[in-house]
Amino acid sequence: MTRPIYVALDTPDLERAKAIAARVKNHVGGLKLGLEFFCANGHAGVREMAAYGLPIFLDLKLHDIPNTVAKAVQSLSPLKPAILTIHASGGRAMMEDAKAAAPAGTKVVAVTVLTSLDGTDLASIGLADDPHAQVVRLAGLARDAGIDGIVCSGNEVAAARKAWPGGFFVVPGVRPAGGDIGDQKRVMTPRAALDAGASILVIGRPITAAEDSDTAARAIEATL
Ligand SMILES: O=C(O)c1cc(=O)[nH]c(=O)n1[C@@H]1O[C@H](COP(=O)(O)O)[C@@H](O)[C@H]1O
Repeated sequence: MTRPIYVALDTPDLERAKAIAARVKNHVGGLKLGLEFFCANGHAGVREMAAYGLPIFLDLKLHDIPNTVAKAVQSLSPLKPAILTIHASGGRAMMEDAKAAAPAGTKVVAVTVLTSLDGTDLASIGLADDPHAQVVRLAGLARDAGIDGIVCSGNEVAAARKAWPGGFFVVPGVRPAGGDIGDQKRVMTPRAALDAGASILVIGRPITAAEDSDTAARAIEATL
């Protein structure tokens, strides 16, 4: 079976990212490289991580006018990431143009409501809907834009999948039972998130901040 865990290698330190990848590579389905890694290591760093032979999830959460996002996606195309993130709140035209610019084989997925936000945070930026309603709204927009899927928390994935049965659903904000939630606000256990309909799980600190990342990844895998 395809392993559902993508480990988030959130570090600017290429050697540290490589060390963790080497430890966990037999227990994860892919490597997620985000802004922290990419700003420090760029294309060359991504190529080094691709050498582990696992799919690369390039999580740059692009969010700008359609032309700028499409050109940025073109600039990333030589890396042929398996998955690339944009922000759904950039709007339908931005999502359409990002997909059109992406290489064949790259899944373009849109972040809906960050898992670090709750209803109070949405109200503070002028969004009256709660996270659940906002995720379902943006899932419909992403589906209509013709991209591949969305990023949402485990709390919304069942409703989003109902609205978009063929979508690809990325779920971060994943914590083993009793795990430290840190800056996340909408969290779920790995097992519950898969049961709710997640296609893949993004897990960072529960693995990367553990004393032994290999043991932590195995323990999480055993719950699935
Ligand atoms: O797009 C993402 O991956 C993402 C979206 C979101 O809403 N929340 C979220 O936490 N993420 C990413 O998922 C990872 C979560 O890391 P941990 O909280 O350490 O498990 C980080 O790399 C975040 O950038």
